[in-house]
Amino acid sequence: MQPLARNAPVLTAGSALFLDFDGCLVDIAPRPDAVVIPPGLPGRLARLHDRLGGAVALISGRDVADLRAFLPDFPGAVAGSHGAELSLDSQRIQKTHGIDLDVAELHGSAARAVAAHPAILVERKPHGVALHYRADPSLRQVVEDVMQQLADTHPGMVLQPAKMAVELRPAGTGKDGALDRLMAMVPFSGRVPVYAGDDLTDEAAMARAQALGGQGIKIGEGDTVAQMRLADPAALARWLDDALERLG
Ligand SMILES: O=P(O)(O)OC[C@H]1O[C@H](O[C@H]2O[C@H](CO)[C@@H](O)[C@H](O)[C@H]2O)[C@H](O)[C@@H](O)[C@@H]1O
Repeated sequence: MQPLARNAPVLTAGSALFLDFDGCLVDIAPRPDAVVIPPGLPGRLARLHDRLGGAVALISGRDVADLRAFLPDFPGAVAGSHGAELSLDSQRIQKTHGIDLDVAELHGSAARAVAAHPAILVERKPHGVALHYRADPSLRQVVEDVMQQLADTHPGMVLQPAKMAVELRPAGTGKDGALDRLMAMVPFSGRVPVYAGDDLTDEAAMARAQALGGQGIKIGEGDTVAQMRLADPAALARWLDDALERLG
């Protein structure tokens, strides 16, 4: 594919749009269950889905069920758990990796390892686990040490740093892989990918979108490979609304 012409609109009727969730569509909150869905978000996503022929997907570190619970009317595809699961509609969730994981054992081990630190939040995911230290940032080292031990004792699982959290996800998964998987499918294939995200976990997917002739959009501060930056989720919402006006 050809690279974008200078100053060409980034989002066109031929785009495929990939959106991260936390820190991108919603502001970061003290706890994962405390995020607030902006009132205009469900309608904005529905209009984008309509104007882009269905080529709008969420790609998140959260698990699919969690995302679909926050956005029950979202009509598009959802890649969750850092690409370890994929849901093309609200009925089914596919596993995309071959790691043999006893997830209940992993959750139990993680919870026991941090039981002495109630400020650490254990997020149980169907394909991994996250330990959050946002409630007490001084516990970062404890979380990093515990997660390293869990990575060492759970073959096939790899560390995934996140904002005030450390996660374990199946090796070989990732948001770039989720983007590739979706770009190979109708209605995404043949379109130009645009990926917006805020975190380190999004960088590989932004790089992939750009390598395919599309665009990465970094939300917020920090080093990035993205060729475009927007300040925060509110700025992304305005940018998407402007794009919708142009798309008609
Ligand atoms: O890929 P994303 O959609 O950006 O998800 C990344 C992780 O987001 C969540 O944790 C982060 O957001 C929380 C709510 O704002 C915040 O409290 C936490 O400190 C952040 O790390 C989510 O809980 C994780 O499962 C996602 O992987």
